[in-house]
Amino acid sequence: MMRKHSSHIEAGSSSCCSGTCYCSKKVKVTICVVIWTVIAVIVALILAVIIKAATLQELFERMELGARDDPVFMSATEQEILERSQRLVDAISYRTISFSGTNLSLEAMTDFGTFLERVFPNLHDSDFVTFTPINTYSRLYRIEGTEKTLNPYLLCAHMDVVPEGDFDLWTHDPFDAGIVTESDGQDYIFGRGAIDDKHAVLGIMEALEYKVVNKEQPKRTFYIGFGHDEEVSGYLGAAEISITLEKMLKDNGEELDFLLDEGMFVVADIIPGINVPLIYIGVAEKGWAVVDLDAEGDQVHSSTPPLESSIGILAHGVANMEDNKQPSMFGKGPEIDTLRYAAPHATFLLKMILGNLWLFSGLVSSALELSSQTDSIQRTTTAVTIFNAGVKENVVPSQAHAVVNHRIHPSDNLEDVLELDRENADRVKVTLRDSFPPSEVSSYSNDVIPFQIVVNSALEVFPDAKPVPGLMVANTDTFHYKNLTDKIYRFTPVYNLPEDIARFHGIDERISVDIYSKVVQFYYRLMVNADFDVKIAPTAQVEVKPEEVEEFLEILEESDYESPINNTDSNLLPLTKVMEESDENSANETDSHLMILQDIPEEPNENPSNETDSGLPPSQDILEEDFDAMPVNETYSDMLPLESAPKDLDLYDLTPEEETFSNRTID
Ligand SMILES: CCCCCCCC/C=C\CCCCCCCC(=O)N[C@@H](CCCCN)C(=O)O
Repeated sequence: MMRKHSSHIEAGSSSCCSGTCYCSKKVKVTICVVIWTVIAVIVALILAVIIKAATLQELFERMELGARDDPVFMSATEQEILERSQRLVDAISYRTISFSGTNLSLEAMTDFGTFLERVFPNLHDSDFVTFTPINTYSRLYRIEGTEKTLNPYLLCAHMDVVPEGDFDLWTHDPFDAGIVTESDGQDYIFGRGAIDDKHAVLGIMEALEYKVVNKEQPKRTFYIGFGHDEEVSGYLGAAEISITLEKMLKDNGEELDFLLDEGMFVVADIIPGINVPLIYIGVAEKGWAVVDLDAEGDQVHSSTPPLESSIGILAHGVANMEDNKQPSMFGKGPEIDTLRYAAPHATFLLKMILGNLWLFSGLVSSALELSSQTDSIQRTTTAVTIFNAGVKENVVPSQAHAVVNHRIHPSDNLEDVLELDRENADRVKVTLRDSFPPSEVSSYSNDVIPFQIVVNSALEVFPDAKPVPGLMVANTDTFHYKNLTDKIYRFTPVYNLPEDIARFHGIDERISVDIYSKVVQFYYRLMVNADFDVKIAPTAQVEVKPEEVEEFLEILEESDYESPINNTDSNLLPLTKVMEESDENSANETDSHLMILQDIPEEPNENPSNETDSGLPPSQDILEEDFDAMPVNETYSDMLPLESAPKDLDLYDLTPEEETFSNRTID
């Protein structure tokens, strides 16, 4: 009876209860309503998905940082491009290999330093460039800007390289290949370090040398840090540079605005359906863990092998680790924005998927898993890098040892990673040897000027590519600089297809002459774009003559005011420092103004200054805006930041003399 009844319902429901049916009218209506509701929901979903895909907006909005449509580049005749390429070839010939933390190629590193000084003589001789050797081999440069109120930034790269690996697999000598024309007709600079990371070292030096030769002293002070042991964690290089730099910044009353290091790159054809190259900026970096795996068994004659040898136990554990990967964190880190930023440039089908991640995130996560490269952005990775056991072919060894290297996703944590390791390798001793956590995510919203500076510079050399923020899946020296700024970006404009990514630490590392030329221009444009600053409304600034500065300083000295120069918490350029510098510069004064603080509104109407990353709109916008809306503690402004000035300087509680002084308008 039941079977008969249900078959009638099925028959009826196929035409929505039309025709003969044993169920009551009420049931029929209910079934109809349910079916039509389901259909309506599905149609609405499909429509929503299509509409979302059709109306996807670019998430990156480019801010004008000056001559956007007509950027001025370094001159680059064929001869100049060739000479620059040849200098990179020469740089690669120095075997500055880091084998381990205790086995660095220090003699080669010394020679490499001498080489840099020889081929870039002007910058090393410049009045506005100061070079400080760090721990003998690493290098820190300070490039003095003409304007003191802009906070400096740091460009990083590293001079060491990993060993070439299997020499015989290289098509050309990894340290002596020169420029090679490949079958695609392009000229390539071959060798270890070509994209990791001597292209960046040389690119930065070329751009700076050019600026020095052409007397283009930057407005904004910046630093350059070249580490000599990045490939083995940077504890002798970047860590020491960071300590010295922190002191220099403090002595100069500066705060580091942002830093740019090696990292991600321009990548094409990595996601089927996205047919534009992506300028992939690393806004966060994975953590790192090294885990020792040890298995034990009986040491016996190989003619009577044990049921399970130490090698077998370890092999099972390792195989389990590879089979049961660490879980996907898709949607919990910057990878989601990589895809959201890329989505408007996808085919329509992919737009429907990427534009509706609320519905398709499981599908996307599974698709990312299909390639180890894309998979690396969504989970903690597990790489078995060392496996050792046995000494003789007829002795079953008692010990087997392996090493696993994890790169930890920002939303994962070490305890969970190790717990899964122990589950996977349950009969193996799992010991954590070394680790550091994932980085914070640096801000990349459209109003963050440092992010705009990096992206604009990249767009100027790769105008057809589209910027996306994302996760740096490997590690850099930036770990050592994390206390100096929260705006850390990891990128060099090397153009990579998926097959090229394997050249990092792999075989046949190379960079084309054409792309290397773009690398050089990128750093040059970055130095120009970083000089972008917001001009403040003329009514907000008053010039002060040196003698009046003296007078003001005397008044301050007589009062119980304490200099903020030694106040490490203040991100102000100390007022006294500005004054001293103004004094020094007054002879050839062009732009140096002192600001009278009470001319700046005490209570701005809308003060976005609590958002630490809020950047100012471009200068022309500021000039047009009601000045009341100016943020007060904005470091891009020419004005003296006010963040703690009223509190520290008591300027809102002036003595009569101070009042007289500060009310004067001096022309
Ligand atoms: C949707 C876009 C997906 C993009 C996927 C990109 C996959 C990228 C794959 C490889 C990236 C190679 C990055 C090369 C970085 C070179 C720096 C480096 O090797 N650093 C060392 C530092 C070692 C420090 C030890 N603590 C490293 O990470 O091993």
